[in-house]
Amino acid sequence: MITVNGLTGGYAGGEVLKGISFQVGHGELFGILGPNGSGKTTLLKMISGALEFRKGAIELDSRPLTQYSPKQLARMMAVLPQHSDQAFPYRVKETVSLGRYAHQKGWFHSWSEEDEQIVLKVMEQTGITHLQEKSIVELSGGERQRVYLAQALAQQPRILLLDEPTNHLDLSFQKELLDLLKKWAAEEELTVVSIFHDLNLASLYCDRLLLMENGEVLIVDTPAEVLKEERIKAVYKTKVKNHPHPEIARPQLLLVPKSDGNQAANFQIDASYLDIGSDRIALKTPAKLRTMSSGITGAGIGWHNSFVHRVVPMDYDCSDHKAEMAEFLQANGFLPSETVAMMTAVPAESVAHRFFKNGEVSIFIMVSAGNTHRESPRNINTWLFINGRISEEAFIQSAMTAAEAKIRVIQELQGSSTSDAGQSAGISTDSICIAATQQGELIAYAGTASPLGKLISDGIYSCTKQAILNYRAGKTL
Ligand SMILES: Nc1ncnc2c1ncn2[C@@H]1O[C@H](COP(=O)(O)OP(=O)(O)OP(=O)(O)O)[C@@H](O)[C@H]1O
Repeated sequence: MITVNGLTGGYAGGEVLKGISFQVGHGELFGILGPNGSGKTTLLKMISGALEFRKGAIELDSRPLTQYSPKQLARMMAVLPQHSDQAFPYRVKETVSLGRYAHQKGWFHSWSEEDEQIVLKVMEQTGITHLQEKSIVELSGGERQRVYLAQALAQQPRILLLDEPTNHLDLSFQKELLDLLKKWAAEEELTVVSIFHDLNLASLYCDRLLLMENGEVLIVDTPAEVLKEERIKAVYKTKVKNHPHPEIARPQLLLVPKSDGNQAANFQIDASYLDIGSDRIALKTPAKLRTMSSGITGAGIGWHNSFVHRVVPMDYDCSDHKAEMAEFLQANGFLPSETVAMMTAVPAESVAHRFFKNGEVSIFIMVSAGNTHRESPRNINTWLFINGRISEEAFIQSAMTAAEAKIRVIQELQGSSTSDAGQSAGISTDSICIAATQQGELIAYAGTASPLGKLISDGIYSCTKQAILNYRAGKTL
């Protein structure tokens, strides 16, 4: 356990740390964050005993740091500093072996089998076994970083202090190094205290984070608590957006560049953008729209500038419809990565589409209904284009509002249908795409009571009804 209490001190030029207090538990992976010059390295130097402090206390396992001899400290703690390019021209294996120094007893300690095994093991764990005979000056920055980590691990410390350990490492070694540290922390109760500049890596791997600002602790808490958009924006003076990692429950912060190259003069999506052919209906937009869809391509949340409603024969049958759709798109001049695409078996001319406007708010809707031999459609595809900047809530509310309106139509038409329309609620294979231009003032809500929601509700109702009636008319021809 590391306990830091009221730590104050710095260099001859003045105080850098001002009353820092926190604790780190056994086996914890603890991250230190903060802007350049906030005092992170100074703090790490004081914990390692390399820099004296003026006031306060540091305890390791309830014993003051100052009571440990250098050798005791070296057995307990290893440090991986921010390395400069200076390096002694030792071979890799020799450099790693230096980590065993703290465990040698007396002047004439001979190299033991245990020392050898530990050095071989840590070289393997850090992926440098194949480099062992090379001189360290011949290595790349990332390779050298791994050698120094191996040296620190060879020390078999109980506490590992790291200053930006992933500096110089490529993506896969960043992950491997942090996976390894996490494993050692969990399995061997290694306590890891590490400085990070990459907030997202810190979020992914650390149990808790300490955020520093001007030599003080701003907050010590879990990544989800520390990495709040507003806090990071205030401390780093940079706009970020918080986005949850898609696979694990950790926040990730995304930078927002001043310009993303997706600018286009204000435009309004309406029927003039539609391009209706016999085998598809397409719509291309002047800039990418933010989309939420269940299309065959472009599913989920993304940014797309092509929208394709492909008309396939009734007997269309394909074992890999995603791959086949991608081929179709490419053959027809659409980039699959930029396209939301859906499929339908109704003739292109039977889709219903219309532009709706209410004051400042406008939307364009297209609905197809069909894909079955029955009288009632079993597949309803909906495109909803919103000319405006909408919030995350409004995206979800738009989908809810659209679904409610669609069900209203289906229930209403059940009464007028001569067959078992009740079976065909048009839900299971339906697709929806909600696309917003994300231009103009923010529209926060799209529930049925909001102006946008009302427009969506009325628009989806009338287009869905029209599409189903078109479909029925086609069937009776
Ligand atoms: N050896 C030194 N002598 C005098 N002042 C120093 C020394 N090292 C650092 N400082 C000063 O102490 C302050 C904190 O520096 P420190 O290196 O701890 O910050 P940091 O948060 O690690 O920064 P970075 O993110 O840039 O690595 C800075 O203003 C720096 O100029």
